[in-house]
Amino acid sequence: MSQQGVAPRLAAVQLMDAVMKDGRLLSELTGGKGPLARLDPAEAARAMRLALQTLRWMARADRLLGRYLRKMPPLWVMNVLRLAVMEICVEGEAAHGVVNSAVNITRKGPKTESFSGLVNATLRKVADQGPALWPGLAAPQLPKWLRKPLIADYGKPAVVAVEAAHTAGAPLDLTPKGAESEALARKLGGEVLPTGSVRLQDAGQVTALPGFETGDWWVQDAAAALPVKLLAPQKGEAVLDLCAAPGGKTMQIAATGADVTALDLSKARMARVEENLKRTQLDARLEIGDALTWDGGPYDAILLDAPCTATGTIRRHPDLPYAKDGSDFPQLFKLQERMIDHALSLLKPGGRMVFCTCSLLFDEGEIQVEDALKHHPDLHIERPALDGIEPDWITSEGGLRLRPDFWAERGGMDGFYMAVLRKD
Ligand SMILES: C[S@@+](CC[C@H](N)C(=O)[O-])C[C@H]1O[C@@H](n2cnc3c(N)ncnc32)[C@H](O)[C@@H]1O
Repeated sequence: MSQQGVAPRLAAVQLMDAVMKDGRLLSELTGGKGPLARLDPAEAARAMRLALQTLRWMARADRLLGRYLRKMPPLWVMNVLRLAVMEICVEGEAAHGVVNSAVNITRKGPKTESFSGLVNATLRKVADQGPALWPGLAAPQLPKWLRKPLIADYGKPAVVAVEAAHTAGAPLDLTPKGAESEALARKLGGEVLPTGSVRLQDAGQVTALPGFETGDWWVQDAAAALPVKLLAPQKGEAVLDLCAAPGGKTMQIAATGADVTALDLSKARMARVEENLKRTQLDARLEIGDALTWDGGPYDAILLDAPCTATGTIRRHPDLPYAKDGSDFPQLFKLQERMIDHALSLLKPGGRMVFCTCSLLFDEGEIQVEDALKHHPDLHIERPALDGIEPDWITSEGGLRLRPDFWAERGGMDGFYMAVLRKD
């Protein structure tokens, strides 16, 4: 086995270790001194892809390994085995190279050299029996701490469908700067979705796609493109985009000709909004500040894309259920409630606000909006009316609930909740 094959696999195991041991998200481990730092760009991309795929299939890999392991080895060894199972059973890699590489990486782990015999013996069994057993093993499931509240919200069959969507991964969705979805789809060999986003199934490197440099489009999941469509900003209106970074929705608002103020707490993330606006040649007033104390306005329309658990994005970020344990979620729910209350005070009478989160939890969607309606008698909800949405995506209180298993045959969508709130 050449060192070339080992380096990305070693980095993939290091990435998984950082997620599971240190609670780091893969998105935080892409540059600087992380496991990818010493790899060339192609190797780094391979390491990240291997880590993502292994995390997607981890629950099923553990089922298979459970047949051969009498007790759980250290995390490093377990991650070496999981990666090898994924490569053999999902990607159909030749077992010989995978097993040699796994033994090699076991020797490089923290005090795990003595496990190299176990890894070798286990993976020989996986190579012999794994591919035949694999399809019959139980499907990957979310960890219990997240599965339980989701089952309470949606019921078990829906959660099983969501889990299947998580394993399938996600295609690439683009939002065109103008209204030219059809032309963009033709140019890039994509499909126009019913809600107007352009979907590419095998996109390759995003920055190499035609129109990236010239800012003709930006990457934005089909579900994430809907809150601004619901807000429907008009040319010249004063619009506040609270929690704006990295700016996908700011660009959508700016493209309508509205007078946008984009606010975010994070200076570093705001730099990305600035870059994005520059690339797409769009304008917005950028403010670094706290959505809880901002006192500008009043505004005709406000978008509140609140910080949330991001549990709607697990098909793109399968590390999330393993990096988190839900203990910090209640404080996010509280923050969202306070943000809604403050944002409403910045709205003109008759103005509208779209509240949205990329979360699957009712606590960050339906329940927040029901509570806001209770606490603010001068507020009412407007039922969403948008091209391409299905009637049963509309919830009883009048919001829009999107799930990763919707449009499954087209490649799904991120989980999202959004609602239009109008001040009387
Ligand atoms: C869901 S993301 C926003 C995504 C963005 N709207 C987009 O479409 O690209 C949430 C954002 O909230 C910001 N944030 C968190 N707490 C905040 C606060 N107290 N005030 C303003 N922004 C905050 C985070 O920095 C993060 O960029």
